[in-house]
Amino acid sequence: MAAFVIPDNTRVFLLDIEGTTTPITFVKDILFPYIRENLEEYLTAHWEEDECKQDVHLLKKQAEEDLRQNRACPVHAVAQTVQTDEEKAIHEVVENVIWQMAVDRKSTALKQLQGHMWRAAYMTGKIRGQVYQDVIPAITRWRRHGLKVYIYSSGSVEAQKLLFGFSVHGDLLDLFDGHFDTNIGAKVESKSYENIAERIGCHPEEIIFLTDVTREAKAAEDAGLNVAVVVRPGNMELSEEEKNHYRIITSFSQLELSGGV
Ligand SMILES: CSCCC(=O)C(=O)COP(=O)(O)O
Ligand SMILES: [Mg+2]
Repeated sequence: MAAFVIPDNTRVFLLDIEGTTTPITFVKDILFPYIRENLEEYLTAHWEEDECKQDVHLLKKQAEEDLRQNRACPVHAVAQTVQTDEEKAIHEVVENVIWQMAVDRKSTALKQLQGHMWRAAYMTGKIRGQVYQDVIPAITRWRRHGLKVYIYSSGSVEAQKLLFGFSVHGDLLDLFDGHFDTNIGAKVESKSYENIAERIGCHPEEIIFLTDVTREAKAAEDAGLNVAVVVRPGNMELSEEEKNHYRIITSFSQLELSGGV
């Protein structure tokens, strides 16, 4: 495995989750099916609670935006929730969420609801977060050398903290200096990475971003970050052009700090 020496001026690692720290199969085969299987029951049980009301409100706002943008989806359904009886309203939210998940939307509204739903599953031990075996030793080494480590995922900050806080390796939250989600901006937009650099208090070129998605890598690169694209089993195939353009790693252990560390 070829080593890649990260630039000398690097102060921060910014890490994607799905396909980077964590197998895509964990998200697709465990986390997402949990939502589909428990959605109606969850909404019925929590419908009158403030947190659930806020989640539904956010979904409704997203649906209205989708309508304005002419995105094909059952959005009119959520927009009617206030006037309809509870059962119908719940059914409409279910339809909207299932549609968003079918097209793998990364909307903040969807991700917020998912994070709230996973809470019980993690806390009861029904689900435990999966992390590739090379991740913990690498982050431990980086931190020992004074580098900061942040997460940037489309999953809500709450969902991120559940995944790492209730992982198969125990509570890993101490590995991270902070978390970002789509509240800072979409991962495919450059501005989001500028916002993150500003929030952390460093220059974009002092950050190295690790992700499996080349659209995210491009957005980060356009903002001035250094990037490495992570290839893991089951990740999307890269084109020859992408393979030539990006630094590719298959394990965090390939990332060396300058001075051969
Ligand atoms: C961390 S929550 C579960 C993953 C998820 O919902 C998601 O959308 C992952 O996106 P990522 O940006 O980490 O690829
Ligand atoms: Mg990813």
